[in-house]
Amino acid sequence: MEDHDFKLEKARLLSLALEFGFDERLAKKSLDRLISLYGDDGRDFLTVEHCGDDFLVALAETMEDSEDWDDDLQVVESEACGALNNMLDKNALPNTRSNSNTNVGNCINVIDDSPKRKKQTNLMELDSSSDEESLDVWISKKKGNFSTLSSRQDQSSRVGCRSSVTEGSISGQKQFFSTSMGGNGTLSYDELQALDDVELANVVIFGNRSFRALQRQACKASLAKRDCFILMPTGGGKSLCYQLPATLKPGVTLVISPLLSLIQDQIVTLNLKFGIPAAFLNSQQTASQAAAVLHELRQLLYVTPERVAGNQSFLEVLKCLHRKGQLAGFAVDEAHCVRFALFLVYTTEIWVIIDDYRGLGCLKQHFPNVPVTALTATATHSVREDILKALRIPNALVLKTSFDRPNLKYEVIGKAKDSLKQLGQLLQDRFKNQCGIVYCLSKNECAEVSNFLNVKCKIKTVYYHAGLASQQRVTVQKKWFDGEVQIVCATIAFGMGIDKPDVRFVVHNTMSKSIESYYQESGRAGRDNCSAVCIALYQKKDFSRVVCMLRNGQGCKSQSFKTAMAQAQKMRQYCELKDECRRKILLEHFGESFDRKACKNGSNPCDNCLRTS
Ligand SMILES: Nc1ncnc2c1ncn2[C@@H]1O[C@H](COP(=O)(O)OP(=O)(O)OP(=O)(O)O)[C@@H](O)[C@H]1O
Ligand SMILES: [Mg+2]
Repeated sequence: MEDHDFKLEKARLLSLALEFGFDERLAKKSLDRLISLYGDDGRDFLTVEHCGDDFLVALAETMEDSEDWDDDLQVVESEACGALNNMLDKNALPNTRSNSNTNVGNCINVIDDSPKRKKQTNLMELDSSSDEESLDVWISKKKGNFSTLSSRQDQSSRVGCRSSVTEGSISGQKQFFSTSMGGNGTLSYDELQALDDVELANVVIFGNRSFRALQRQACKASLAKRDCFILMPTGGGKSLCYQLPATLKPGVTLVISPLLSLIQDQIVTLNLKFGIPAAFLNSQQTASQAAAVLHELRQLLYVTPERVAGNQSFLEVLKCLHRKGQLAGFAVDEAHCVRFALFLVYTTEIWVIIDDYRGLGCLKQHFPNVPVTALTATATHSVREDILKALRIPNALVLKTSFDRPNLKYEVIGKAKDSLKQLGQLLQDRFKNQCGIVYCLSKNECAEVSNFLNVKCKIKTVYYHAGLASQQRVTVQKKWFDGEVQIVCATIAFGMGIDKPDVRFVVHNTMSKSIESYYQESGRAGRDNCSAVCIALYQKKDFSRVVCMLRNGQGCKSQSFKTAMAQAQKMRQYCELKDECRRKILLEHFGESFDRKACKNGSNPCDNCLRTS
């Protein structure tokens, strides 16, 4: 290599380092060290393929590991397991109503609609004072086939929620609908009568006034026993697509979900909010706990994938259910896990889960006639192909909505010198008394940002990361959910399965590590479909922090580090967009073509569209 080229190449590498936000002095030092490693004149280093990557990795290594990335899902997972087991002990006590010949290892009796139970659940008995029709009777007259609704209401009264349902009078019904629709209005008797089974269940059981895009089609397809592949954005309402049919079909729907923390959230919502009997099984449960779960008929049974893939005894249980006509369907939630991890899942444990997801093809193999519903918020074409293949549902009906969240306004703000003060000002000026999340990259950053906002800006916040004691984490979540504190400064450990509808803003104090992560994290805003703002605060320097943390998480030589770097670079490009529409870039990342006019002319244009319109 000529002197001239050598100098040029060195300059290129240095500018690469600067572009990635590394300190210039450190970069020079690190480059000199690397060059000196390669023989007398060091020129060999510069001719090595991908020497730029190696240089960045080496540079990242020279920086101090002062930051502690909140990657520890295992803590959160084991606690979710404990909480679920607790619920199980309280709620799934041996079922005295079922036959006593239940035997998990052999065959189980899951039929739980004995006349005795029905009699117990008749809501008429609860309201002898009313001479008007009870909701139950009214519905059964209308449809003659709504026993599942009765059992839901039985469950409802059993867990002590929605007592208004038990009033059993027309006025009681109205009160119930009004409550369940969250104040969105009531439906008249005539309107209710015009609904079909699926619509009625949506209103009565789930308290929704109407369906969102494609939910109705998904429910109908599932009831018609079709395999389905459902692609909807985060917060789009995927759960309903398998939960609603599960309440209308005889038997149990098996739901495979990758993480206990997600399962926990679902079980709590189903049992306590909707009164739908749901339980879970995972590999950490003892045989007697599992037996207790299987003993009690549930409409929805959640399992982690390792429970299914390659687990012969569980397959036998499923076969037994199937023989009895009690296996209603399979739902594979977060189906993209077939392909890769979305939730920063680099720990060995989670990779195992992903392997297990790949093994879920056994379901279709053993039960070709039982419908499979796969659901994901990751929409690229190749992920879709992988999922259909791995689950062996090549002819599944694909239902895909746009991944656009028109109610979200995307913005990037360059960080000022005093970025914490800038953040405080932003929150005070634009989000006073509003509920939101400030995402931070590390545990330290969380605490630091929260303390600064509390002390210096007099903005009440709490912080949350996986390093907190479990009780503390529960307290923080509760305070935030109850509105006692409106802002939580959190790492990505906060948010999994979070379904708070009125989050008005998500601010990233440091850039996300990929577009996928950003879409997920920012997508926690505006789940009520009302306007919300997603702001990324950005400075070049933050990119080098992300690189360092990726290197810590994955080992710098691995292929996955290089992939992660490429993903982080895409995120950086998003942050550095000058004029292009941010919404368009996000959607195109998921393989969706998007006309930026829709952003410009929409009610929540991104910052670039707002500026250039
Ligand atoms: N038809 C509807 N009408 C009103 N609210 C709905 C409707 N369908 C779903 N929701 C609500 O939307 C929120 C998000 O739903 P859900 O959790 O199913 O989203 P998701 O698509 O599974 O999102 P994620 O990808 O984050 O898991 C929930 O609060 C749910 O109750
Ligand atoms: Mg979901």
